Amino acid sequence: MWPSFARSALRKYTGLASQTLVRAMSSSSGPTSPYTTLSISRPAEAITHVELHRPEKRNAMNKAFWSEMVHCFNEITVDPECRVVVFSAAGKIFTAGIDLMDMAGDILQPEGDDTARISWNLRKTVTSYQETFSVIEKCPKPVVVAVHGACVGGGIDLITACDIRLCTQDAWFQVKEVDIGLAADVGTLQRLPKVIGSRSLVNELALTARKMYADEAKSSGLVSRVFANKEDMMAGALEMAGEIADRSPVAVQGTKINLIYARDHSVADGLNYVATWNMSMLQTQDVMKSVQAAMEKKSPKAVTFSKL
Ligand SMILES: CC/C=C\C=C\CC(=O)SCCNC(=O)CCNC(=O)[C@H](O)C(C)(C)COP(=O)(O)OP(=O)(O)OC[C@H]1O[C@@H](n2cnc3c(N)ncnc32)[C@H](O)[C@@H]1OP(=O)(O)O
Repeated sequence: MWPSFARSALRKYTGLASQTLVRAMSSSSGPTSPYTTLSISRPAEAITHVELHRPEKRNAMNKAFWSEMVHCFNEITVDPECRVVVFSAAGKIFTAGIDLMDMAGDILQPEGDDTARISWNLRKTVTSYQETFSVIEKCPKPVVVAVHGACVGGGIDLITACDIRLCTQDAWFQVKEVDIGLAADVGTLQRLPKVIGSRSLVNELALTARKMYADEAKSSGLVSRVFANKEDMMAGALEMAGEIADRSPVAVQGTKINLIYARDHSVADGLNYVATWNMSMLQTQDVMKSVQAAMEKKSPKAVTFSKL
């Protein structure tokens, strides 16, 4: 049975019977065409659910995955019906990271006639894999990621590109790359230090590949909430996504873009950027609508915002 807050959230956002949505949010039967590793659904208005879907291989990231993610998030970026994304995984765990069988050729036997060409091709491979997770950050719609079980290697690259991280009590996280002889190169070493306050802890995790469990993930700031089980977590993720989806998409998307800009620049540069941003965006009708609703003590849900 779903907790009462989840049932009320589900009713609130869709008006449908909660059981219908429970089914929509739980693991789907398989990947959604044209994808072979991702299942895409719309559990509630304005919310897109992206689910990793290779459970029999523990959602290991094969060649198809690396390109499907880029296609998927580019679609979401331009989809006016989507205001927020919930990202989760089917099966026993979140992900086992890179597919060690499928990817070995690209990495261990790169093509090229000489050292320069081999190196150049390898560089292109790494930068294209980087894009697989950078598209999450470039997408202006906030992404709430919900992790259960193991989140290994490439999984850390993925979740650190997301905006809000949730996990279950049984979740564990592992920056595994040193164990397979490489320096992580698709985002973890760049983003994890911006997520976790302690540089020492980041260094420890990345240099030793030790597992970090849910409680430490919460206390270190890697995740903002821990749930007893996956069902509760998905309900919590959907409720949070609904809160975001209720608000002005101009405000929400501008907030994501400016938070990421501020993370990567000085305070002065960030202030300059947001001033230029808002010299246009403050002119949106959404400000007047939102202020009026607030004055009338109505919830943002009561306001109809134009699509963006
Ligand atoms: C340019 C480079 C870009 C990115 C680089 C990223 C680096 C990394 O991601 S490093 C991390 C690599 N991953 C691993 O080392 C994890 C390996 N897997 C495991 O340790 C375990 O599978 C587990 C995650 C702890 C889960 O254990 P369990 O639930 O007991 O499942 P298994 O029985 O081990 O596996 C079931 C099934 O899945 C296959 N599989 C699991 N992990 C991978 C993987 N990483 N690659 C390919 N296949 C994987 C496993 O072989 C089993 O398949 P069967 O066909 O059933 O034998």
